[in-house]
Amino acid sequence: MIEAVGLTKRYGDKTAVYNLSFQVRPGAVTGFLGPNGSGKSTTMRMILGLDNPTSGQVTIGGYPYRKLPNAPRQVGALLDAKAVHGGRAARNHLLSLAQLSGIPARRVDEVLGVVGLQDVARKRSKGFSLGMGQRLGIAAALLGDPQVLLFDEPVNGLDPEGILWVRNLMKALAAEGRTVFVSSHLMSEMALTADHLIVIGRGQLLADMSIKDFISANSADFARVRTPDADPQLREKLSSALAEAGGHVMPEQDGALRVTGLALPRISDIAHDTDVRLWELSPHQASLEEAYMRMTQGAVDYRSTIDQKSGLQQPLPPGAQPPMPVPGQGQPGWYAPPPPQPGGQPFAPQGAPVAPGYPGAQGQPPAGPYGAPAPGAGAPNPYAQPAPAAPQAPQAPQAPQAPQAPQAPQAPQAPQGQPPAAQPAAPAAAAPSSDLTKPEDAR
Ligand SMILES: Nc1ncnc2c1ncn2[C@@H]1O[C@H](COP(=O)(O)OP(=O)(O)OP(=O)(O)O)[C@@H](O)[C@H]1O
Repeated sequence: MIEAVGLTKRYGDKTAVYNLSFQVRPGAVTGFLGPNGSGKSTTMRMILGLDNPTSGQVTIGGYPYRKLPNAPRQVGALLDAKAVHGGRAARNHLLSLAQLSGIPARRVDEVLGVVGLQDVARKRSKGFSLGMGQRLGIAAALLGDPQVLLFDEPVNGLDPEGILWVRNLMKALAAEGRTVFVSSHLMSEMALTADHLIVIGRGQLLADMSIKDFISANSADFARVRTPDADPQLREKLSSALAEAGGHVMPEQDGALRVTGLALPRISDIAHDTDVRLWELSPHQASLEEAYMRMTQGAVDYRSTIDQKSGLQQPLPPGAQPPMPVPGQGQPGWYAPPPPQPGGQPFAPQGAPVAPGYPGAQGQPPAGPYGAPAPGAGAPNPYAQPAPAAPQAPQAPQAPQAPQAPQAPQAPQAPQGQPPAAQPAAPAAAAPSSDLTKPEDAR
């Protein structure tokens, strides 16, 4: 198990991680999520003893990494797949890591096979594609058959087959009782891979819960309602009636309506009473991506100037059509509706009644910035720092904001004693379902 207690890291006056406490348990894949610059890599580096915490501590199996007996055989990590000697053949790179940790050479060939690089094992890694480099990094992490594995963006650059392979690998490792901690920005992938989530924003813990609970806590279930395509007036009529009945109505890209605040039978009755035929009435749960976007809106540091969705969605003028999906990016920005208020109904209406036909999030009270108060709330917050250089899009009035507080006095920076490598000196390794080799001298 990995356990962080009050983990804080400052680089000069920059606080990268603040008062982070969490546990990563064996037997599950734990996803580590957060916007760019939120402190994920810094946290992983501290777990692996590559950075010293300014305060607090993080242990693996009760020991700080550097005091862990035979650490490379207990912990394997992929932090930066590019941190290899490009002039070395893939096999030689792994062999050198194996020799440092007393891992047998045959294990190198095993892991090369596990990651599918056996045919290029004798090629220099500087000629590797992004995905091949990633596979080599995963091989290095698996080398020592460790019980604890950390992967920072493991699917970066992998093709769909590679992504599926990584997903199955993570699950298999966890099913063997290992501790698997994995960061990724690919929400759809995380939703399929992880059992549990730890979410941070601006270095602070935002959530530590199962994926299911995370989605429920940060979004509401909704009904999808579709009226006959050829008659937009029916859609407008139904929208008005639903809004009058207390529903919250948002148009979807394809002309359907997304409705919260009303149970499905009630929607059906209203449609019947208003003489509107329905082509679809179906229950839906928000995706992990939608719930994540809602939760982290206030903790995003870097945002495009052309991102119109700094809040949940800019309301469109009456009659205007929502933007078309962007090829290759799917439908832009349909962030989840907010979760029901405590004690409310599953489809509890949020905020003021909605204008007929359109909507939006406009006028809704902000759900708590992150659904739940961050640990240490009330303590001085070191994040009252100048805004990043990246220009900000105009914020929607209701966009949740990260909790801010006056800047805490900065402690003097702790002396650093960091090893230069981006990966632990001798990453350990493991095969997913194997009966792994016992230590012997590498040849
Ligand atoms: N060595 C360092 N010196 C100064 N600042 C640093 C250093 N390492 C990280 N930071 C800062 O700490 C913050 C957290 O960075 P970190 O790389 O941990 O974020 P991240 O969540 O991994 O981001 P991403 O998703 O973009 O990889 C950032 O503001 C970053 O600029």
